[in-house]
Amino acid sequence: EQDLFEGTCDAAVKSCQNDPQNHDTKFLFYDVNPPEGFNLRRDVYMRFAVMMSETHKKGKKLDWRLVLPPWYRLYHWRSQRMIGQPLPWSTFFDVNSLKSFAPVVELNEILTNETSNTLEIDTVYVLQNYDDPFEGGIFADKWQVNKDNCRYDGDFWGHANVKAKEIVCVRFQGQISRLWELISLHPSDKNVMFAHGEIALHDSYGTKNYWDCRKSMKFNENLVKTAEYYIENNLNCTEKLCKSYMAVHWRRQDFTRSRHNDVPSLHGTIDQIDHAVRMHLRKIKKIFIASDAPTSELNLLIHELEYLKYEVFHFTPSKTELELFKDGGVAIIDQIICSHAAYFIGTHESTYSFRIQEEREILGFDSDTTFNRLCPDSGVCEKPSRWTVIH
Ligand SMILES: C[C@@H]1O[C@H](OP(=O)(O)OP(=O)(O)OC[C@H]2O[C@@H](n3cnc4c(=O)[nH]c(N)nc43)[C@H](O)[C@@H]2O)[C@@H](O)[C@H](O)[C@@H]1O
Repeated sequence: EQDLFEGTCDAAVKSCQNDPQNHDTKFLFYDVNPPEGFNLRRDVYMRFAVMMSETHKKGKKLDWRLVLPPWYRLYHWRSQRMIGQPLPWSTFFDVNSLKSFAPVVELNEILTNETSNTLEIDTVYVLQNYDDPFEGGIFADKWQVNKDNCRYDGDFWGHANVKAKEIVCVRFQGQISRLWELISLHPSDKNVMFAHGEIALHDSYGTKNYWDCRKSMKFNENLVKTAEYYIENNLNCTEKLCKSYMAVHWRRQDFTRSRHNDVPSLHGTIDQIDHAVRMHLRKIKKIFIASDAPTSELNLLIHELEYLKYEVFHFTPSKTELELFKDGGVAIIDQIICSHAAYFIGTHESTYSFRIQEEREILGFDSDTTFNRLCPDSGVCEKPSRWTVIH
């Protein structure tokens, strides 16, 4: 395998060859709180990838590789949640592009190298929140081993042949690079894992390195091609920045139940889409809707918008496309289509919308066309925070 890390490693250091078979190589695994969705998991990946890249850049810990945790039975993947197999990252991302930023490997790259096909993790650190994050009125970075009721609540990403030798629970609060302190508790460990990786915070949120990492998260080529084909043939655009359509991410399902104060009703949504077109996009008639709404609710929205003389588009995969791309890939195709639209309106505090906003920043759209949200019918509505790209 090509060593994409040549530039940051001392060539004399043998373990820098990014070779999973090298016996000096150590592996860092992680897992995320089981109910969390795909797009929060992407953010957790970035925390670990930035941590790895920054230590590599400093010429430290060159023998460590970050193992990409397979995607398995995500809560929101309705069509194959129960029957799903663990999926490698290459299903959704361009893994070579990820490797150009940080020393990552797929789990199956390691498993195929194990003769017994069983993998033993030396220590699984189960991260836990502190009961009171603001003890004494301040939020301080800290950690502490916790021996009470310690257990791992995950399933090793659906891989029955992965086992743990030791489980250690740790109350943890603060920046992710402090996980190296935990790793140094057992210096001879070769395979170390962090469960509940989402508890550790970004080292450098919003910095250039953060954005370099974000840019390296290119999607699988087939997903990109499918989205581009759809845009060209349905939305009449072959450019990077399309002028022909507006896109809306209409997050429903659990959001209409648990966040009903932040999201609009069906009629509130229609009014806001119509208002946005009248205000900003007078010549536009095409509207693309990305949504997790049940078909009946989505059809009502489409019907009502068509009544207002809009041409409404929604990506519906064929049976073959769904089998090939899975729910996760279809959701990415929707995101790509939203990323290229002349104007985007997202759903408040949905990480799915956040990832579209980042993509649009990377593509170079004017931020005014990106940081817009659907407001609740009450009209009480702050504009989304602007996380603008740093090149
Ligand atoms: C309240 C929280 O919300 C968080 O969701 P939120 O940030 O929107 O975003 P995600 O973490 O990605 O989870 C939502 C999932 O629902 C599907 N989904 C949502 N919108 C669309 C869409 O427009 N098109 C398609 N095809 N699929 C969509 C998709 O599988 C996506 O990963 C959850 O991660 C947490 O578990 C929790 O439920």
